[in-house]
Formats: sequence, structure tokens, C-alpha cells
Amino acid sequence: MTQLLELHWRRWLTNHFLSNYLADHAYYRASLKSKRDDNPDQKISADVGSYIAHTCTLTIGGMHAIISFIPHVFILWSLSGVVEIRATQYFSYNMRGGLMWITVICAGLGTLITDRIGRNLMNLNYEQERHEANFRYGLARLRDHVESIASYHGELNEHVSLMNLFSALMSNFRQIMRCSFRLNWFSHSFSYISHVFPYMIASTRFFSKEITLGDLTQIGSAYVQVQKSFSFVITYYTTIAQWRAETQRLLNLVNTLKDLHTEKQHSKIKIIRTLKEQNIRIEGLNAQLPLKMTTDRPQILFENFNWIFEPCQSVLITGQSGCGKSTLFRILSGIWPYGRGTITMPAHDTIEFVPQKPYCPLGSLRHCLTYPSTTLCASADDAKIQRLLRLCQLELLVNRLNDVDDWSLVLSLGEQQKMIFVRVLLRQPKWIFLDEATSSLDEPSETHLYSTLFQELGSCSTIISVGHRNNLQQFHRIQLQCANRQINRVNLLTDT
Ligand SMILES: Nc1ncnc2c1ncn2[C@@H]1O[C@H](COP(=O)(O)OP(=O)(O)OP(=O)(O)O)[C@@H](O)[C@H]1O
Repeated sequence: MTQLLELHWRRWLTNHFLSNYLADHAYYRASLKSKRDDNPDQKISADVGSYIAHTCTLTIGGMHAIISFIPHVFILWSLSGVVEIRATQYFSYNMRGGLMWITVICAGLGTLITDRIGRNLMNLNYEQERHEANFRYGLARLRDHVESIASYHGELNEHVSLMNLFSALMSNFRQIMRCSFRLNWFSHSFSYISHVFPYMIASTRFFSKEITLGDLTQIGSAYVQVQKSFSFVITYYTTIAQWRAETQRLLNLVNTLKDLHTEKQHSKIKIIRTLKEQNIRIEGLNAQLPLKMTTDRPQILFENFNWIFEPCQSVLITGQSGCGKSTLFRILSGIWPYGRGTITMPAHDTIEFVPQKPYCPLGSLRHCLTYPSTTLCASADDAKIQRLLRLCQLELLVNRLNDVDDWSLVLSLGEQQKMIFVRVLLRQPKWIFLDEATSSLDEPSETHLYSTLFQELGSCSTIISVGHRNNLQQFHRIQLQCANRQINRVNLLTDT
């Protein structure tokens, strides 16, 4: 039953975090400010599960403590007798349920001491999760960059970095061990004493024949049960510390996601989709870098950019590395909120942004070629995909549509860029923004791919490219140059 509850709760909470993490490109902006939240992926994958498991354990443990407390406290109360407390010759007080009050006081003191010994445990558990996640991320990065690391023979360097991450993890774990040892030592001693204590107190009444041997045994077991219920915090202290650390980590993620969504809502870059607009109209666009903790003055990439991208008017954007060409595309695609200005777009036009680094999802080649559309993956017929593969000089792949592989490792960078062209040709978007999408290809292949793109989609799509090579000029009508924080039109190129 508990497992069923955990299962449904985990599914709901994971879905809730995933929706928030993926909504409005929050995951992308979280990566731009990597210091804001450590390893959100680990929080969603591991912390959610253990938070739910610990919540269930503590709730059930708490309920169990209450249920066993009620009958035993009555037994203890009724067998405790009356203790006379004489303050002066004239004043005395008959205290009923003396053993029960002693139990409460002992459990209270025990809880205070436990809290004092284990106070650090919550922070240590929090840090442990962070170190575990960093180590796992280090290993995942190694797997993602196998070829570069192997080519550089960077194994020693990677080994040192990974062992540094692992040492941090181990040193924190040692502190947890020390703290847990002290905590366990105390809670076990406390539990042993609890078993003997009631007999020590009640034995005087037994020897004076006020209570029978049966009463003494009953007092002993009732005391232990009541003590156990009161000592819930002591028994579960380690679990409580872990639960608090997990709650804190999840709350941090909630706050980070909230901040990211608020930041997006308050962005001064307004993107308006309207039926009235046929063009992509940019007005007074300033692009900035994300604010660093150390400075409160934004770093500007370009400012006051005004432009109208008209349908079927191909544009080439050039400029030095780092001047902000890709950032312009990021702004247009709505993932970069830093800056200000207004962008108006046609409401229903399909717009595709092709980033500099090709992305190949895990799965079949067909899935890779039709990404991110799931409907296209199921509906596109093989003959059409095969024709496009041939057009884009990927004849070798025509019979491998259903092969499942890590295509980012199998295909060369140039081949991956050709694959992206197949994707674009399949999807036929109305506006195509290509960010150095042919940078890994030789010039003849680049020319061939652009010719194919214009032949296939030139009449129905508008192509806007970022590129460095001169041979791209022949395909575009207009060239924009990014320099000195300005983007200006430089010359009219040949008509396509
Ligand atoms: N998340 C970030 N935090 C800080 N600076 C960033 C971030 N992303 C990009 N930049 C900086 O913004 C500047 C513009 O980057 P952008 O990718 O737009 O350049 P680019 O003109 O496309 O360069 P290239 O031609 O080399 O692709 C660069 O100096 C880059 O270092």
C-alpha cells in the first residue's frame, strides 16, 4: 500500500518538476546561470524519490508512535501510583502518574541531547547529495566527450579531476560517519537505560509490596513503549536529518524555477505573435549578457538593432566571433531574456532555429532525422527520407533508418550537419534560421547543401544564416554585419 502511494506520489511530483523545468526554456536559462542551482537533474531523479520514501517512513513511524502511546500511557498512569512531594513541613503535593512524568522529562532531555549531537547532520547530508551529484556529472561529462578526451590523451587529467570530486564526497562522508557514530552511540545507550530505568524506580514499591511482580513487569513494558513513542525524534533522527536535507534541496529547486519563470515574465524583450504581421520585425533590440554576482552593470553585446526580415528575402549575418550573432538567434527563438526590445512575428508561421552544435537524440536514425516532431517520425515515408538523404550526400545512411545508435558518436560533425539539413527539408518551416549550420563542412559540400536547400524550399521559406565563409554570400540577398555593438546592413548581394 505504502509503495503504491509512493509510486503515484513520485509520478505526480516528478511530472510537476519536469513540467516546470522544461516550461519556457527554464532548463536552458538555469544552465546559463549554473551557480544558481546545483544539479537540478539529480534533484528531480533522486531527491524526489528519497524525499517521498522518507516522508512515508516518518509519517508511518509517527502514527505508529501515537497509536502505541495512547494505551500504554494509561497503563503507566494507572500503575504509577501517587508520589508525595514534600516541599516544607506544611506543604506537600501528591503527584499522580509520577512514572509517566519521568518518562516525558527523560524523552525531552534525550531529544535535546540528540539534537545537539546531530545538528550538523542535515547540512552534511545536503552537502553529500551535492557532492554525489557533482561526481556523477563529472562521469557523465567524460562519457559525453569521450572522443575529445581520448584524442588529447587526457585520461590522467580526467582521473585527477574525478578523484578530486570523489575526495570531496569522501571527506564529507567521513564527517557524516563521525556524527552518526556519536548519534548512534547516544541513542543506543539511551535505549538500554530506558529498559532498566523503570525497574530501578518501581522496585522500591515492589519490595514494599505496594505492587505485584505482574504490575512491575507491566510497568516495565509500558514504560518502554511510552518512552519509544516519546523518543520518536531520537530513533528517527538520522532519517529526519536526511528528510530535512532533501526538503531543503527540493525547496531550493522550487525557488530557482520560480525565479527563472519570473525573470522570463519580467524580461524587457517582448516577443509578439500576431496575425497582422507577415514579417519578422525587430525594434530597438539590445542584447545583454546575464548579470554576474560580482557586477550590477549589464554587459551589452549589441544595441538599438532595428530590422525587418521579409518573407523570401534571404539574409546573411556576419561578424567577428563573440559579437553576438548566435545571441540574436537565441533572442528571436525566445530563449534569451537578457536585453530589451520588441519582436513581432507572424502568428502561425513555422520557424526553425538550427543551432551551431547539431543535436542527435538517442534512438533510431528516423527519430534523429525527424526530431523534435513525434508525428513526423511515425508518418514520414521511407522513400521521402531516403531521397532527402541522397540529396544531402548521406547515401550511406539510406538503409539504416531503423538502426538505433548514439548517432552523435557514430556520425562525423560534418555528417551531423548534413543530417540537420535533411531534418529541415523534411519539416519545411516557413522561416529557417541557420547558425553556422555548415561550419564543419568543406566548401563544396556547404555550397551543395545550400543549393539544395534553396532549390527545395527557396520558393516557400525564408532563409537567414549566420556564417563566416564568403561562398555563402551568393545564396543571400542581404548581408548584415555585426561590429562595435551595432548590426548594420553592409551591401546588397546577388539575387538568388
Ligand atoms: N551564458 C553566458 N554567460 C556569459 N557570457 C555568455 C554566455 N553565453 C554567451 N556568452 C558570451 O556572449 C558573447 C556572444 O556569444 P555568441 O555565441 O552570440 O557569439 P557569436 O557572435 O555567435 O560567436 P561565434 O561566431 O564564435 O559563434 C560571447 O562573448 C560569449 O562568450
